[in-house]
Order: sequence, then structure tokens, then C-alpha cells
Amino acid sequence: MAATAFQHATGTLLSHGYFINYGFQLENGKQSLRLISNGFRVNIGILRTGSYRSSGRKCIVAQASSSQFSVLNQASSPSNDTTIDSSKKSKEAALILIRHGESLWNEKNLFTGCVDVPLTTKGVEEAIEAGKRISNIPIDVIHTSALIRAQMTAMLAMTQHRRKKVPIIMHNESEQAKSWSQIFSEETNKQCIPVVTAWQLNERMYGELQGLNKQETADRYGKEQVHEWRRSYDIPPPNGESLEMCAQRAVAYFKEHIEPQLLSGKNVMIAAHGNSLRSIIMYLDKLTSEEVISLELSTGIPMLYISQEGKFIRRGSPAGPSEAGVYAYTKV
Ligand SMILES: O=C(O)[C@@H](CO)OP(=O)(O)O
Repeated sequence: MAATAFQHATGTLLSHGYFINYGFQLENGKQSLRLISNGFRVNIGILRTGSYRSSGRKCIVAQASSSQFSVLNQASSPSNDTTIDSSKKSKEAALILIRHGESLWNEKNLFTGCVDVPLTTKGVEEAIEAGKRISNIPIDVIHTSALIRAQMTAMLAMTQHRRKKVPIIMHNESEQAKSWSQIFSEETNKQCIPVVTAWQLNERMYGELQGLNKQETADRYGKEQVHEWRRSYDIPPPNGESLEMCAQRAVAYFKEHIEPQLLSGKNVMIAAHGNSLRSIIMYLDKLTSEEVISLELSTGIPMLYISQEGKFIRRGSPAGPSEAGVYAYTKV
């Protein structure tokens, strides 16, 4: 069966148990599919028999394959690529969320909250692995919490990035710090990615549980009580923050500082924590306080959203650049 020519379409692609809901381009002669987004282009490899829909039409793709998975920068894309030009106009942007890699207290199973604990070797490796998964997605701005485990994760992930831009922490805490960290070369500036650190993205403050062992606390207070402290929406742990309280500052920060950047077409990465990210995901995915209870985030796995005209479209976890197929997918 021949692959059907279909150029510059937007729709849903079904293949291998995944669906991709995005603009894509099928090149009949070359038997490859391209997923096109803001400023970058992905050739989707090894796409076997499947079907896709677009504009109400269902089409069959047979054995479309390519051995390469590659992304071209907008800068290196042909200027007559109208799809990329039009997606730029609509100010789409990528939003990457990443929970920090394993910390020394994750390893010891201790409540951590706002205690500033660094990564383990495994956490370092997770951050590097995460960086590989997003190495093809251009990033314009990085936001991290004020805690070192999130900052280490962001920095280590960026060591893997294809563009080799240098992430630079912004020091705006005082006029002197700002002035003493200025860069005087426009050229160098272009090769930097600003990293904004914000306490509002910190892990939720775990109150009097900070430093306690999770298992021992469950043995002492009961599994249900500890689950309520850890996962309920509005019940805070003793003298700590509930998820609701954490959401108030994390989502407010997101709305005030990150959403305007996405709306202006900037690709943003946020490196933060289990609960600050759960509260942001609750906002992005419009989850209810019931639904957020069962939302768990793994350490060091990046999640991709596309921001489009004020809406957030969840794309799942980018696959590594060597993995054929998708940089963004959701299991059906
Ligand atoms: O200890 C913490 O700070 C958090 C994240 O590791 O734990 P929990 O999974 O209980 O929210």
C-alpha cells in the first residue's frame, strides 16, 4: 500500500499504539513524516503501517520509514518553508517540565521539602539522560527553583543540548549582583540561555516532616495519615504547606512570569519538584483536586507541552534522539 501524500497538515497520527496530535507533513516520495513545530522540525523515523487523520480524512500510511531522527533549527531551515513560517506567526512554544533527578534524601527515603539537598550519582545520570531526550528542542529560557537539586538537573541536562548554548544564572537579587554579572558582548549574549531561579518553584514546604523517614513516619502515624499528608490537595502536613498552598505560589509564578514568555513564542524549560510541578500540571491540564491526588512524577523525566494561543497541549515525554519515532507522544 502506498503512503498517501499529504502536505502541511494538522491532525492526529496513529501508529504503534501512540498518537501524535500535531502538524505534520508526509513526503510521499521520501516515505518520511515530519512533525513540524515552532522553530524546529522532526523527521519521524520507522513509522510502520498505521493510519492518520486530518481535516476529517482518514488516510493509511504503509511502511513509511526513515533511519534518521533529526531536527533542523529554524535558522537552518529553508526560508520558503511556509509551515514553519506560519507556526511562528501563531506563536506556538514548547514548554518542558522536568522534576529534578534523584536527591540524596530521595535515596534515603526522607521527606525533603525545602531542605536544599543535592543529587546522587544516579540523579546526575538521570539529569544527563533527560538532557538527551530534549537535546533537539530549542530552549530560550530556563526557570528553576531556588534549590540546588533542580538547578543541578537543569544545568546537567543542558550539557547534552545540541545547540551548545550556555545556561547562565541570572542574579537579580540586588542591583549590585545584577550589575556585577552583566555581559558586554551581544554575540556572547546570543549564545547564552538565561536561567531564572525562583523560590516560588521550590518543593512544597513539608513542615515538621522534613528530615523524617517516610516509612518510619507511616509506621508511626499510619499509612493513611501519611498518604493524606503527602497527596491530599488541601490538608497540610504539620506546620507545612498543602498542595493547594504550594499551588498558590507556583501557579501564580507560572502565570506571571512564564506564561507571557510562552505567549511571545519563547520555548521554556522548568526544572522543579514533585509537588510544585504537580500543581503546575494541575493548572495546565485543568485537573480537579481529586484527579491531582493520583498524579505522580518520576525523577528526571522531561514532559513536553505545546503552548498554543493560550492553551496547553500535553505531548508526553520526549523520546531520546536516537529513538526512532517521536519526540512527543502519549500512549493511547
Ligand atoms: O520529600 C519530598 O520533598 C517530596 C518529593 O520527594 O516527597 P513526596 O513524594 O512525599 O511529596
